[in-house]
Amino acid sequence: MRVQLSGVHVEIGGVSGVDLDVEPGELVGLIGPNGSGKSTLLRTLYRARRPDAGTVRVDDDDVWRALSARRSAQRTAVVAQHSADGFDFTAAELVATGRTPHRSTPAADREIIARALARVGMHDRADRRYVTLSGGERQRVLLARALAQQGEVLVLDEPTNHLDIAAQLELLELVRELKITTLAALHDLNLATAYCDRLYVLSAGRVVAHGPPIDVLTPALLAEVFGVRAHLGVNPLTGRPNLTFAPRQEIRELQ
Ligand SMILES: Nc1ncnc2c1ncn2[C@@H]1O[C@H](COP(=O)(O)OP(=O)(O)OP(=O)(O)O)[C@@H](O)[C@H]1O
Repeated sequence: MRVQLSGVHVEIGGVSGVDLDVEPGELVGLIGPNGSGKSTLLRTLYRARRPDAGTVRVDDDDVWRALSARRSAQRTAVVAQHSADGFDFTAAELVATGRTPHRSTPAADREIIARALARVGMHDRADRRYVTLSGGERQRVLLARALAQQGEVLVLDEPTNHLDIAAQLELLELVRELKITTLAALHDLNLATAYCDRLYVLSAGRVVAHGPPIDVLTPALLAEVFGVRAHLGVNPLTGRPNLTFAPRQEIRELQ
């Protein structure tokens, strides 16, 4: 399914005139400083925040004008920040909430929930209370809930938060393998470069650059948007582009 945002404006959230596309099967990263509007923009796509102007389309249907909340949830699953805090569910019960938009048999649901938990390596903790899980385990359960929702569009808001480095790489590998149309807000620019097909850069609610990571994440853009000095090199382990950073006031000229 294709995602198309055009002229999206959200007053509270500061998002202004955003045009953004995600082609079917693409993994697109949304990057930008804290408070630049990433979560707000994602919320318009998973039908949690109605834009004040502009349109949000999934597979050519206007999410806010043509789809009910249920139809939208059948198409678009989300892993949002802190979205399950405060619920006293087991891991399996939480994943089961991903089945809410669907009408299937309890046996079919159980099978889908078990598969989703297995996919994220949490099948052995299905009966653990969510609140007793570590931050990384919680994040995996939230991804399992999104998988159980069986949407064709996936929205991820900082999915690697709380994950150790191995788990961060595993999660993004898994997301890539899913080949679902995905829009993900990411803070780690090297992970974004390594895993995303394309990036959109938000600054103060506006898109200031978009395209393949290597074309977008130039030292000049990083200085302008994040106020850091960046060096674009090569990861010696993978041969991929790799960014290293220094605060602007700590610049040391290398000989
Ligand atoms: N409900 C709200 N009421 C008031 N201000 C809000 C509300 N929601 C968002 N904002 C403001 O809108 C701006 C954008 O917030 P948003 O959470 O979208 O940014 P973000 O890029 O996701 O940030 P971060 O990287 O810190 O998660 C921020 O200044 C935030 O304080």
